[in-house]
Amino acid sequence: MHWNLISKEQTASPVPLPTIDNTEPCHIDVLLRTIPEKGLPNDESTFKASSSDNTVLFRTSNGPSQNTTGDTHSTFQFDKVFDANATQKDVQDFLLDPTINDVLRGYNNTILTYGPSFSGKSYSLIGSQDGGGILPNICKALFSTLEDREKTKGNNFSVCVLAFEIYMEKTYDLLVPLPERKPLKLHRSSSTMDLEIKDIRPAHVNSFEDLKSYIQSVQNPGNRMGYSGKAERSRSHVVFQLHVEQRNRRHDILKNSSLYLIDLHGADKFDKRIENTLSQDALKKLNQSIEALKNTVQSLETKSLDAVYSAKASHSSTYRESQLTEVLKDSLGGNRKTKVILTCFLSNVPTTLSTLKFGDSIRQINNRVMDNTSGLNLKKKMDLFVQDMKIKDDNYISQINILKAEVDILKGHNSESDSKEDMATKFDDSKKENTKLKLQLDSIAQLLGKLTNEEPNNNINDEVSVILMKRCEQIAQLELSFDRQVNANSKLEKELEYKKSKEEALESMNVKLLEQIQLQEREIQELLTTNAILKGELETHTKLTETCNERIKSLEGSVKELGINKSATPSPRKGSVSSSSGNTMSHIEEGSELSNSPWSLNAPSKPVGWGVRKVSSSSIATMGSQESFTPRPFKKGLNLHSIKVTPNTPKSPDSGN
Ligand SMILES: Nc1ncnc2c1ncn2[C@@H]1O[C@H](COP(=O)(O)OP(=O)(O)OP(=O)(O)O)[C@@H](O)[C@H]1O
Repeated sequence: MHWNLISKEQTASPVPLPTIDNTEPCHIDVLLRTIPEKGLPNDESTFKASSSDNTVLFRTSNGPSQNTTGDTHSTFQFDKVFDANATQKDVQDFLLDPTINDVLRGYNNTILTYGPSFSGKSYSLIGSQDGGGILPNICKALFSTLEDREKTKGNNFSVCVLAFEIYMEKTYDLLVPLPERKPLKLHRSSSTMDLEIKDIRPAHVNSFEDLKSYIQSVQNPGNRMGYSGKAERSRSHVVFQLHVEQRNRRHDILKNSSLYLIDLHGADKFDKRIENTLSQDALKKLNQSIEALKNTVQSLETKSLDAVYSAKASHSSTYRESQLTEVLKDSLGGNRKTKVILTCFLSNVPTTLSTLKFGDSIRQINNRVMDNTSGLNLKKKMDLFVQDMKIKDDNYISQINILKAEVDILKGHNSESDSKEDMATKFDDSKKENTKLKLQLDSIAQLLGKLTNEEPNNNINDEVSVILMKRCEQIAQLELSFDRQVNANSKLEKELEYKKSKEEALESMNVKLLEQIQLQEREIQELLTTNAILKGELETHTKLTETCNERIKSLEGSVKELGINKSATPSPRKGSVSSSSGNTMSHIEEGSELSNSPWSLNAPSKPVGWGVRKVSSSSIATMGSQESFTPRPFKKGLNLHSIKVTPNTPKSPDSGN
């Protein structure tokens, strides 16, 4: 049996609707939870976690940036930071409600833990059989809300659970008893790209009580492959999935969403010194999944989102490195709202730093999410489609308005660039002044030369040198301002060129957007026309059905009437009534072939006329006996005129009146 991890729409539509991209970007939320460390004072010398501004300050002598004291530091920003004093309740208060609301609105959600071994991943997510982690509490709250909505909003729901673990690059069904567990095959459907796990056994649950035993089988570490003892680190990744389907008949709405809770094993490497019972090959396989996860996150962080999430093309080799990354594909860059809980003990600098860096990278990834809502029937589907198109249209229009405003601003800038001409005139003026001054300087120099030749030590010489000095200063200043103006001019020219190219790009984008809008408007128009045609056809069919029903009723009435008349008739004379039939109704039913009548719901295209309905001669004889029992000429077929007409007897369509 195959199980699709992403639930699909159940009702197939005969008319395929055009596809539109309804996805919206949504970044991965990262939460940090530090573990309380017994006996270790939190001196905050290396890491300082602040739950007020959700940051972790990292101080070291080899850090990437330096402050004035020579100390180096860097800051990691997360969506939420819980310090070591935070309780399970604090973490769950933050996570549970938004996640449940998202699931109920039709969004797929994932909660994932990441951190070194023994840092509290399972404690936070799965909890233990004695106390609650996120898993049991979120399931409980989800069921209570679903039951509440069933009562208040009439939402029918069905929930399905499956749980599996990934151990040494193999996937095992956690809901199958340990001795019977066999590796399962993962593959992606070639058409939808949904992940499928061959032979996994999902279980349908109606209440939280039903779910409890499955939760316990996940919470029990002894129920896992590679479990080596209570004090040992986990060796497998656990994936717990709830698939929720909600149907609202009142509004003809179907919502399919899922919640994945994924508890990874430690992010630190398994090595021979500690895991001395395992072979090198086994250690390699154990380490493969976390390595692959780190690589995937790194490559997704650097790639642009659109390149990553483009339908089939998105199934890049990045995800194929390990079974874990295959399973996480939709949670990293796909249609899931993902929250990552980082856990670490701040006293261990290398593991904490690597965890923080992982958190920083994964936080850069943008998923593309959509609410998985569809209509229960074609009309509702079309309505939802038109609604979506309208929203998209509005978005395009506001985008166009923004672009238009930007173009106007740029145009304003262009008119400002008129000052460029002013600058050019100024530039020419200063050039002219410059030449004038140069001429003056030359004449002064000539005069000075003359004077020097005539009277070398004359006082005039000093005065002239002063004037000359002043002129020189003026020239230098002018040259300086000239250079400045030239620079400013070239800057302005470059700016103008850049703005012009931007304007052109904006204009072409504008044209494209307008084309898209026109196309969508045409599509909406076509859909509305189809809708109207369908409605018209539906009405015609409804009228036809009503007419048929009326005809059938009246026929039944007349048939009954005939029956009553027959029973009221004195016992027929021997020989005049067929001994084989004796029942008028059965003759008419046999002969008249109501199912082929023009009023039948399954009426053939060529209606059968009244005159061709067959009835046995014996029944006619019976009818005759109800009247005056005057012998009538035998006619082949049922002559309803020969039947005593009662108010309920239908009139033949070709009888005219
Ligand atoms: N915040 C906490 N408060 C109290 N105890 C904690 C906390 N976090 C973890 N622990 C305890 O620390 C121990 C290790 O926690 P846990 O098993 O959850 O670690 P883990 O990260 O899941 O380890 P592994 O990688 O091996 O699966 C457990 O005994 C758990 O009860």
